[in-house]
Amino acid sequence: MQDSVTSIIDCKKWQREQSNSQSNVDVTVRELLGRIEQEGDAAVDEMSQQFDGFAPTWIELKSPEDYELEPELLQAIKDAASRIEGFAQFQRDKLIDSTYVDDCGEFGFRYQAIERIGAYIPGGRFPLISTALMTLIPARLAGCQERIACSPSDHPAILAAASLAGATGFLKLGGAQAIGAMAYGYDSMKPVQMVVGPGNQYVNAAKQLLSQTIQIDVAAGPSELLILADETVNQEWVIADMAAQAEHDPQAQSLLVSDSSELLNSVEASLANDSELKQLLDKEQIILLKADNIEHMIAFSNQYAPEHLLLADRRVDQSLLTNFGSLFVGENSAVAYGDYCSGPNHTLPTMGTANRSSGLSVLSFLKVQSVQAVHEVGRKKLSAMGEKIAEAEQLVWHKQSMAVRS
Ligand SMILES: NC(=O)c1ccc[n+]([C@@H]2O[C@H](COP(=O)([O-])OP(=O)(O)OC[C@H]3O[C@@H](n4cnc5c(N)ncnc54)[C@H](O)[C@@H]3O)[C@@H](O)[C@H]2O)c1
Ligand SMILES: [Zn+2]
Repeated sequence: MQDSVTSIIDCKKWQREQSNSQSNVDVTVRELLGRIEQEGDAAVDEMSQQFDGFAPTWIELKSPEDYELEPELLQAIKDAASRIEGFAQFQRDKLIDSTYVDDCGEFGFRYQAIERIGAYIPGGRFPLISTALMTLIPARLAGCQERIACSPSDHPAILAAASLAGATGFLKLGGAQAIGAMAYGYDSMKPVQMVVGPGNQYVNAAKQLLSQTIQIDVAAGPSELLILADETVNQEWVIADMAAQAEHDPQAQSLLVSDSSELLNSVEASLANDSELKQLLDKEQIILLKADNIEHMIAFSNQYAPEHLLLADRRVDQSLLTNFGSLFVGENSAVAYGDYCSGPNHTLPTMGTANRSSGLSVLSFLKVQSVQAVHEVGRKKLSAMGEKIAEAEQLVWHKQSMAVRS
Protein backbone atom coordinates (compact mmCIF):
# COMPACT_ATOMS: atom_id res chain seq x y z
CA MET A 1 0.00 0.00 0.00
CA GLN A 2 1.34 3.44 -0.93
CA ASP A 3 1.55 6.56 1.24
CA SER A 4 -1.79 8.29 0.66
CA VAL A 5 -3.93 5.17 0.67
CA THR A 6 -5.10 4.73 4.22
CA SER A 7 -6.90 1.82 5.75
CA ILE A 8 -10.22 2.73 7.37
CA ILE A 9 -9.50 1.96 10.96
CA ASP A 10 -11.38 4.70 12.72
CA CYS A 11 -14.34 6.25 10.91
CA LYS A 12 -14.45 9.07 13.47
CA LYS A 13 -11.11 10.38 12.19
CA TRP A 14 -12.76 11.32 8.89
CA GLN A 15 -16.12 12.39 10.26
CA ARG A 16 -16.95 16.05 9.67
CA GLU A 17 -18.98 17.84 12.27
CA GLN A 18 -20.59 21.23 12.51
CA SER A 19 -18.67 23.90 14.39
CA ASN A 20 -19.72 24.23 17.99
CA SER A 21 -21.35 27.42 19.20
CA GLN A 22 -18.08 28.70 20.67
CA SER A 23 -16.27 28.84 17.33
CA ASN A 24 -14.89 32.19 16.14
CA VAL A 25 -17.29 32.32 13.22
CA ASP A 26 -20.28 31.81 15.51
CA VAL A 27 -19.10 34.50 17.90
CA THR A 28 -18.61 36.99 15.04
CA VAL A 29 -21.92 36.18 13.39
CA ARG A 30 -23.83 36.35 16.69
CA GLU A 31 -22.52 39.88 17.16
CA LEU A 32 -23.44 40.91 13.59
CA LEU A 33 -26.99 39.59 13.97
CA GLY A 34 -27.40 41.27 17.36
CA ARG A 35 -26.51 44.60 15.77
CA ILE A 36 -28.94 44.09 12.89
CA GLU A 37 -31.73 43.28 15.34
CA GLN A 38 -30.98 46.42 17.39
CA GLU A 39 -29.97 48.94 14.73
CA GLY A 40 -31.85 47.68 11.66
CA ASP A 41 -31.05 48.80 8.10
CA ALA A 42 -28.15 51.06 9.07
CA ALA A 43 -26.24 48.09 10.49
CA VAL A 44 -26.91 46.00 7.35
CA ASP A 45 -25.66 48.86 5.13
CA GLU A 46 -22.51 49.28 7.21
CA MET A 47 -21.69 45.53 7.20
CA SER A 48 -22.23 45.25 3.47
CA GLN A 49 -19.74 48.09 2.94
CA GLN A 50 -17.29 46.54 5.41
CA PHE A 51 -17.31 42.96 4.04
CA ASP A 52 -18.21 43.47 0.39
CA GLY A 53 -17.52 47.11 -0.39
CA PHE A 54 -20.96 47.95 -1.77
CA ALA A 55 -24.29 49.24 -0.49
CA PRO A 56 -27.21 46.75 -0.56
CA THR A 57 -29.18 47.35 -3.76
CA TRP A 58 -32.61 46.24 -4.97
CA ILE A 59 -32.31 45.10 -8.57
CA GLU A 60 -35.42 45.08 -10.72
CA LEU A 61 -35.47 41.82 -12.66
CA LYS A 62 -35.95 41.91 -16.40
CA SER A 63 -36.95 39.08 -18.69
CA PRO A 64 -34.16 36.43 -19.03
CA GLU A 65 -33.65 37.41 -22.69
CA ASP A 66 -32.79 40.99 -21.72
CA TYR A 67 -29.47 40.09 -20.05
CA GLU A 68 -27.69 39.54 -23.35
CA LEU A 69 -26.22 36.20 -22.28
CA GLU A 70 -24.47 34.06 -24.83
CA PRO A 71 -27.42 32.26 -26.51
CA GLU A 72 -26.04 28.78 -25.70
CA LEU A 73 -25.72 29.70 -22.01
CA LEU A 74 -29.26 31.10 -21.87
CA GLN A 75 -30.58 27.95 -23.56
CA ALA A 76 -28.65 25.72 -21.10
CA ILE A 77 -30.08 27.66 -18.14
CA LYS A 78 -33.59 27.30 -19.59
CA ASP A 79 -33.13 23.57 -20.19
CA ALA A 80 -31.74 23.03 -16.66
CA ALA A 81 -34.64 25.09 -15.22
CA SER A 82 -37.13 22.94 -17.05
CA ARG A 83 -35.59 19.68 -15.69
CA ILE A 84 -35.45 21.10 -12.13
CA GLU A 85 -39.06 22.22 -12.47
CA GLY A 86 -40.04 18.79 -13.83
CA PHE A 87 -38.60 17.05 -10.78
CA ALA A 88 -40.16 19.54 -8.34
CA GLN A 89 -43.55 19.22 -10.07
CA PHE A 90 -43.29 15.41 -9.93
CA GLN A 91 -42.70 15.67 -6.17
CA ARG A 92 -45.48 18.24 -5.70
CA ASP A 93 -47.94 15.97 -7.51
CA LYS A 94 -47.19 13.15 -5.04
CA LEU A 95 -48.14 15.35 -2.08
CA ILE A 96 -51.88 15.02 -1.93
CA ASP A 97 -54.17 16.41 0.76
CA SER A 98 -56.00 13.44 2.28
CA THR A 99 -58.91 12.77 4.61
CA TYR A 100 -60.41 9.63 6.09
CA VAL A 101 -63.80 9.18 7.69
CA ASP A 102 -64.40 6.99 10.77
CA ASP A 103 -67.10 6.60 13.42
CA CYS A 104 -66.14 9.93 15.06
CA GLY A 105 -65.87 12.24 12.05
CA GLU A 106 -63.40 13.35 9.39
CA PHE A 107 -59.64 13.47 9.93
CA GLY A 108 -56.95 14.47 7.50
CA PHE A 109 -53.98 16.56 6.57
CA ARG A 110 -53.20 19.17 3.97
CA TYR A 111 -50.14 20.92 2.60
CA GLN A 112 -49.90 24.69 2.93
CA ALA A 113 -47.04 26.75 1.51
CA ILE A 114 -45.02 29.09 3.70
CA GLU A 115 -45.98 32.57 2.50
CA ARG A 116 -42.73 34.57 2.38
CA ILE A 117 -39.36 32.94 1.78
CA GLY A 118 -35.84 34.18 1.10
CA ALA A 119 -33.37 32.29 -1.09
CA TYR A 120 -29.65 32.87 -0.58
CA ILE A 121 -27.58 32.49 -3.75
CA PRO A 122 -23.85 32.27 -2.98
CA GLY A 123 -21.63 34.64 -4.88
CA GLY A 124 -18.45 35.07 -2.89
CA ARG A 125 -16.06 32.77 -4.75
CA PHE A 126 -18.17 31.79 -7.74
CA PRO A 127 -21.55 33.09 -8.94
CA LEU A 128 -23.70 29.98 -8.39
CA ILE A 129 -26.19 30.42 -11.23
CA SER A 130 -27.69 26.99 -10.63
CA THR A 131 -28.52 27.79 -6.98
CA ALA A 132 -30.98 30.45 -8.17
CA LEU A 133 -32.86 27.71 -10.00
CA MET A 134 -32.52 25.09 -7.24
CA THR A 135 -33.94 27.34 -4.49
CA LEU A 136 -36.54 29.50 -6.26
CA ILE A 137 -38.20 26.93 -8.54
CA PRO A 138 -39.31 24.51 -5.78
CA ALA A 139 -40.52 27.50 -3.72
CA ARG A 140 -42.69 28.69 -6.63
CA LEU A 141 -44.10 25.21 -7.26
CA ALA A 142 -44.84 24.78 -3.55
CA GLY A 143 -46.93 27.96 -3.79
CA CYS A 144 -44.86 30.43 -1.70
CA GLN A 145 -46.19 33.87 -2.62
CA GLU A 146 -43.17 36.07 -1.93
CA ARG A 147 -39.79 34.72 -3.04
CA ILE A 148 -36.91 37.10 -2.37
CA ALA A 149 -33.51 36.28 -3.85
CA CYS A 150 -30.45 37.60 -2.04
CA SER A 151 -26.91 37.38 -3.41
CA PRO A 152 -23.66 39.32 -3.22
CA SER A 153 -23.36 38.73 -6.97
CA ASP A 154 -25.27 40.60 -9.68
CA HIS A 155 -23.74 38.46 -12.42
CA PRO A 156 -26.15 38.77 -15.40
CA ALA A 157 -26.58 34.97 -15.52
CA ILE A 158 -27.67 34.92 -11.85
CA LEU A 159 -30.17 37.69 -12.56
CA ALA A 160 -31.46 35.86 -15.65
CA ALA A 161 -31.75 32.59 -13.68
CA ALA A 162 -33.52 34.32 -10.76
CA SER A 163 -35.94 35.94 -13.19
CA LEU A 164 -36.59 32.64 -14.98
CA ALA A 165 -37.06 30.84 -11.65
CA GLY A 166 -39.64 33.41 -10.54
CA ALA A 167 -38.00 35.56 -7.87
CA THR A 168 -40.42 38.29 -6.77
CA GLY A 169 -37.54 40.55 -5.63
CA PHE A 170 -33.74 40.59 -5.89
CA LEU A 171 -31.52 42.20 -3.26
CA LYS A 172 -27.81 42.45 -3.93
CA LEU A 173 -26.45 41.66 -0.48
CA GLY A 174 -24.25 38.82 0.79
CA GLY A 175 -23.01 36.97 3.87
CA ALA A 176 -24.48 36.79 7.37
CA GLN A 177 -25.92 40.31 6.95
CA ALA A 178 -28.08 39.05 4.06
CA ILE A 179 -29.54 36.30 6.23
CA GLY A 180 -30.10 38.83 9.06
CA ALA A 181 -31.80 41.29 6.68
CA MET A 182 -34.18 38.62 5.40
CA ALA A 183 -35.01 37.39 8.91
CA TYR A 184 -35.49 40.81 10.54
CA GLY A 185 -36.72 42.75 7.48
CA TYR A 186 -34.87 45.35 5.45
CA ASP A 187 -36.05 48.52 3.74
CA SER A 188 -39.45 47.70 2.18
CA MET A 189 -38.98 43.92 2.72
CA LYS A 190 -41.01 42.45 5.56
CA PRO A 191 -39.25 39.68 7.54
CA VAL A 192 -39.45 36.41 5.64
CA GLN A 193 -40.62 33.26 7.41
CA MET A 194 -38.02 30.95 5.92
CA VAL A 195 -34.50 31.28 4.51
CA VAL A 196 -33.05 28.59 2.25
CA GLY A 197 -29.91 28.08 0.21
CA PRO A 198 -26.29 27.10 0.66
CA GLY A 199 -23.42 29.38 1.58
CA ASN A 200 -20.08 29.65 3.31
CA GLN A 201 -19.54 29.30 7.04
CA TYR A 202 -20.79 32.85 7.81
CA VAL A 203 -24.03 32.26 5.93
CA ASN A 204 -24.57 28.87 7.58
CA ALA A 205 -23.78 30.15 11.07
CA ALA A 206 -26.34 32.96 10.58
CA LYS A 207 -28.99 30.48 9.46
CA GLN A 208 -28.32 28.23 12.45
CA LEU A 209 -28.37 31.11 14.93
CA LEU A 210 -31.61 32.51 13.50
CA SER A 211 -33.35 29.15 13.39
CA GLN A 212 -35.41 30.08 16.46
CA THR A 213 -36.83 33.09 14.58
CA ILE A 214 -37.22 31.67 11.09
CA GLN A 215 -37.53 28.29 9.45
CA ILE A 216 -34.33 27.19 7.72
CA ASP A 217 -33.72 24.39 5.25
CA VAL A 218 -30.52 22.41 5.80
CA ALA A 219 -26.97 22.85 7.03
CA ALA A 220 -25.73 23.16 3.43
CA GLY A 221 -22.08 23.94 4.01
CA PRO A 222 -18.80 23.10 2.23
CA SER A 223 -19.39 20.31 -0.29
CA GLU A 224 -18.65 16.59 0.21
CA LEU A 225 -18.46 13.57 -2.04
CA LEU A 226 -18.07 9.93 -1.07
CA ILE A 227 -17.45 7.40 -3.84
CA LEU A 228 -17.85 3.67 -3.26
CA ALA A 229 -16.07 1.88 -6.10
CA ASP A 230 -14.89 -1.51 -7.26
CA GLU A 231 -11.77 -2.05 -9.35
CA THR A 232 -13.64 -1.69 -12.67
CA VAL A 233 -14.51 1.98 -12.19
CA ASN A 234 -13.40 4.54 -14.79
CA GLN A 235 -10.55 6.23 -12.94
CA GLU A 236 -10.44 9.37 -15.05
CA TRP A 237 -14.14 9.98 -14.35
CA VAL A 238 -13.96 9.55 -10.59
CA ILE A 239 -10.80 11.64 -10.31
CA ALA A 240 -12.62 14.48 -12.12
CA ASP A 241 -15.63 14.02 -9.82
CA MET A 242 -13.47 14.26 -6.71
CA ALA A 243 -11.62 17.35 -7.96
CA ALA A 244 -14.96 18.93 -8.93
CA GLN A 245 -16.47 18.82 -5.45
CA ALA A 246 -13.12 19.80 -3.87
CA GLU A 247 -12.95 22.98 -5.98
CA HIS A 248 -16.04 24.48 -4.30
CA ASP A 249 -14.21 25.46 -1.15
CA PRO A 250 -10.88 24.80 0.64
CA GLN A 251 -13.02 23.00 3.23
CA ALA A 252 -14.78 20.80 0.68
CA GLN A 253 -13.84 17.09 0.82
CA SER A 254 -13.96 14.10 -1.56
CA LEU A 255 -13.35 10.50 -0.49
CA LEU A 256 -12.81 7.37 -2.57
CA VAL A 257 -13.51 4.18 -0.63
CA SER A 258 -12.78 0.77 -2.08
CA ASP A 259 -11.71 -2.73 -1.08
CA SER A 260 -9.40 -2.80 -4.08
CA SER A 261 -5.80 -1.81 -3.30
CA GLU A 262 -5.08 -2.00 -7.00
CA LEU A 263 -7.63 0.73 -7.76
CA LEU A 264 -6.58 2.98 -4.89
CA ASN A 265 -2.88 2.71 -5.70
CA SER A 266 -3.51 3.40 -9.35
CA VAL A 267 -5.68 6.47 -8.56
CA GLU A 268 -3.00 7.68 -6.16
CA ALA A 269 -0.36 7.37 -8.86
CA SER A 270 -2.49 9.43 -11.28
CA LEU A 271 -3.10 12.13 -8.68
CA ALA A 272 0.60 12.29 -7.83
CA ASN A 273 1.37 12.96 -11.51
CA ASP A 274 -0.59 16.20 -11.61
CA SER A 275 0.53 19.08 -9.40
CA GLU A 276 -2.99 20.50 -8.87
CA LEU A 277 -4.46 17.12 -7.96
CA LYS A 278 -1.45 16.22 -5.82
CA GLN A 279 -2.12 19.33 -3.75
CA LEU A 280 -5.73 18.26 -3.12
CA LEU A 281 -4.40 14.90 -1.91
CA ASP A 282 -1.78 16.54 0.32
CA LYS A 283 -4.36 18.89 1.89
CA GLU A 284 -6.73 15.95 2.51
CA GLN A 285 -9.35 17.48 0.22
CA ILE A 286 -9.10 14.18 -1.65
CA ILE A 287 -8.84 11.10 0.58
CA LEU A 288 -8.27 7.49 -0.53
CA LEU A 289 -9.47 4.84 1.90
CA LYS A 290 -8.99 1.08 1.78
CA ALA A 291 -11.84 -1.01 3.18
CA ASP A 292 -11.61 -4.70 4.05
CA ASN A 293 -14.76 -5.72 2.18
CA ILE A 294 -18.10 -4.34 0.92
CA GLU A 295 -19.77 -4.57 4.35
CA HIS A 296 -17.01 -2.33 5.63
CA MET A 297 -17.58 0.13 2.76
CA ILE A 298 -21.31 0.31 3.48
CA ALA A 299 -20.78 0.77 7.22
CA PHE A 300 -18.30 3.58 6.59
CA SER A 301 -20.66 5.36 4.19
CA ASN A 302 -23.60 5.16 6.60
CA GLN A 303 -21.47 6.52 9.43
CA TYR A 304 -19.94 9.36 7.38
CA ALA A 305 -23.36 10.39 5.93
CA PRO A 306 -22.04 12.24 2.87
CA GLU A 307 -23.77 15.09 1.06
CA HIS A 308 -23.22 13.35 -2.32
CA LEU A 309 -22.81 9.58 -2.56
CA LEU A 310 -21.63 8.06 -5.85
CA LEU A 311 -22.19 4.31 -5.96
CA ALA A 312 -19.85 2.86 -8.57
CA ASP A 313 -19.84 -0.70 -7.30
CA ARG A 314 -22.43 -3.17 -8.62
CA ARG A 315 -21.92 -5.50 -5.64
CA VAL A 316 -23.47 -2.98 -3.25
CA ASP A 317 -27.24 -3.13 -2.75
CA GLN A 318 -28.36 0.52 -2.65
CA SER A 319 -31.11 -0.20 -0.12
CA LEU A 320 -28.36 -0.80 2.47
CA LEU A 321 -27.14 2.79 2.09
CA THR A 322 -29.12 4.77 4.65
CA ASN A 323 -27.42 8.15 5.15
CA PHE A 324 -26.75 10.56 2.27
CA GLY A 325 -28.09 13.83 0.85
CA SER A 326 -28.31 12.62 -2.77
CA LEU A 327 -27.40 9.22 -4.22
CA PHE A 328 -25.85 8.92 -7.69
CA VAL A 329 -26.13 5.36 -8.94
CA GLY A 330 -23.57 4.06 -11.42
CA GLU A 331 -20.55 5.83 -12.83
CA ASN A 332 -22.58 7.52 -15.59
CA SER A 333 -24.23 9.62 -12.88
CA ALA A 334 -21.72 12.44 -12.44
CA VAL A 335 -22.38 14.46 -9.31
CA ALA A 336 -21.90 17.60 -11.42
CA TYR A 337 -25.11 16.69 -13.32
CA GLY A 338 -26.87 16.94 -9.96
CA ASP A 339 -25.13 20.26 -9.28
CA TYR A 340 -26.57 21.80 -12.44
CA CYS A 341 -29.20 20.15 -14.45
CA SER A 342 -30.37 16.56 -13.89
CA GLY A 343 -33.39 17.67 -11.84
CA PRO A 344 -33.08 16.76 -8.13
CA ASN A 345 -31.88 19.55 -5.83
CA HIS A 346 -28.24 20.40 -5.15
CA THR A 347 -28.90 22.13 -1.83
CA LEU A 348 -28.01 19.25 0.46
CA PRO A 349 -27.04 18.44 4.05
CA THR A 350 -23.31 18.38 4.87
CA MET A 351 -21.07 17.73 7.92
CA GLY A 352 -22.76 14.46 8.84
CA THR A 353 -26.21 16.05 9.14
CA ALA A 354 -27.47 13.76 6.35
CA ASN A 355 -27.95 11.16 9.08
CA ARG A 356 -30.99 13.16 10.24
CA SER A 357 -31.97 15.72 7.61
CA SER A 358 -32.94 15.99 3.96
CA GLY A 359 -31.91 18.26 1.14
CA LEU A 360 -34.03 21.09 -0.17
CA SER A 361 -37.16 20.05 -2.07
CA VAL A 362 -40.66 21.27 -2.72
CA LEU A 363 -41.59 19.59 0.58
CA SER A 364 -39.28 21.94 2.52
CA PHE A 365 -41.56 24.89 1.70
CA LEU A 366 -44.76 23.21 2.81
CA LYS A 367 -46.34 22.96 6.24
CA VAL A 368 -48.27 19.77 6.90
CA GLN A 369 -51.43 20.79 8.70
CA SER A 370 -53.93 18.46 10.29
CA VAL A 371 -57.69 19.06 10.02
CA GLN A 372 -60.41 17.39 12.08
CA ALA A 373 -64.20 17.62 12.06
CA VAL A 374 -65.98 15.62 14.78
CA HIS A 375 -69.66 14.84 14.22
CA GLU A 376 -72.59 14.43 16.64
CA VAL A 377 -71.98 10.76 17.38
CA GLY A 378 -68.21 11.15 17.53
CA ARG A 379 -68.58 13.92 20.12
CA LYS A 380 -69.99 11.48 22.67
CA LYS A 381 -67.48 8.71 21.94
CA LEU A 382 -64.46 11.00 22.20
CA SER A 383 -65.78 12.67 25.38
CA ALA A 384 -65.94 9.30 27.08
CA MET A 385 -62.31 8.60 26.18
CA GLY A 386 -60.85 12.05 26.76
CA GLU A 387 -62.61 12.85 30.00
CA LYS A 388 -60.99 9.87 31.70
CA ILE A 389 -57.52 10.99 30.67
CA ALA A 390 -58.14 14.65 31.60
CA GLU A 391 -59.34 13.49 35.01
CA ALA A 392 -56.12 11.53 35.56
CA GLU A 393 -54.11 14.59 34.53
CA GLN A 394 -56.23 16.76 36.84
CA LEU A 395 -56.90 19.21 34.04
CA VAL A 396 -60.36 20.24 35.19
CA TRP A 397 -61.39 22.51 32.31
CA HIS A 398 -60.20 20.03 29.73
CA LYS A 399 -62.57 17.51 31.27
CA GLN A 400 -65.33 20.10 31.39
CA SER A 401 -65.01 21.09 27.73
CA MET A 402 -65.62 17.46 26.79
CA ALA A 403 -68.23 16.77 29.48
CA VAL A 404 -70.48 19.60 28.20
CA ARG A 405 -70.46 17.90 24.77
CA SER A 406 -71.09 14.38 25.97
N1 LIG B 1 -24.13 22.06 0.51
C1 LIG B 1 -24.64 22.56 -0.59
O1 LIG B 1 -25.72 22.18 -1.00
C2 LIG B 1 -23.88 23.59 -1.38
C3 LIG B 1 -24.26 23.91 -2.69
C4 LIG B 1 -23.58 24.94 -3.34
C5 LIG B 1 -22.54 25.63 -2.69
N2 LIG B 1 -22.19 25.26 -1.42
C6 LIG B 1 -21.15 25.98 -0.66
O2 LIG B 1 -21.48 27.38 -0.64
C7 LIG B 1 -20.30 28.09 -0.29
C8 LIG B 1 -20.21 29.40 -1.08
O3 LIG B 1 -19.30 30.24 -0.40
P1 LIG B 1 -18.75 31.64 -0.95
O4 LIG B 1 -17.82 32.19 0.07
O5 LIG B 1 -18.26 31.44 -2.34
O6 LIG B 1 -20.02 32.59 -1.12
P2 LIG B 1 -21.12 33.14 -0.08
O7 LIG B 1 -22.03 34.02 -0.91
O8 LIG B 1 -21.72 32.02 0.69
O9 LIG B 1 -20.36 34.07 0.97
C9 LIG B 1 -19.80 35.31 0.59
C10 LIG B 1 -20.08 36.36 1.66
O10 LIG B 1 -19.42 35.99 2.88
C11 LIG B 1 -19.20 37.18 3.64
N3 LIG B 1 -17.87 37.11 4.24
C12 LIG B 1 -16.73 36.73 3.64
N4 LIG B 1 -15.68 36.83 4.49
C13 LIG B 1 -16.19 37.30 5.67
C14 LIG B 1 -15.62 37.61 6.95
N5 LIG B 1 -14.32 37.47 7.18
N6 LIG B 1 -16.44 38.05 7.93
C15 LIG B 1 -17.78 38.18 7.71
N7 LIG B 1 -18.37 37.91 6.51
C16 LIG B 1 -17.57 37.47 5.51
C17 LIG B 1 -19.29 38.34 2.67
O11 LIG B 1 -20.36 39.19 3.07
C18 LIG B 1 -19.56 37.71 1.30
O12 LIG B 1 -20.57 38.41 0.57
C19 LIG B 1 -19.13 27.10 -0.51
O13 LIG B 1 -18.70 26.68 0.76
C20 LIG B 1 -19.78 25.92 -1.26
O14 LIG B 1 -19.16 24.66 -1.01
C21 LIG B 1 -22.86 24.28 -0.76
ZN1 LIG C 1 -20.55 20.68 -6.84
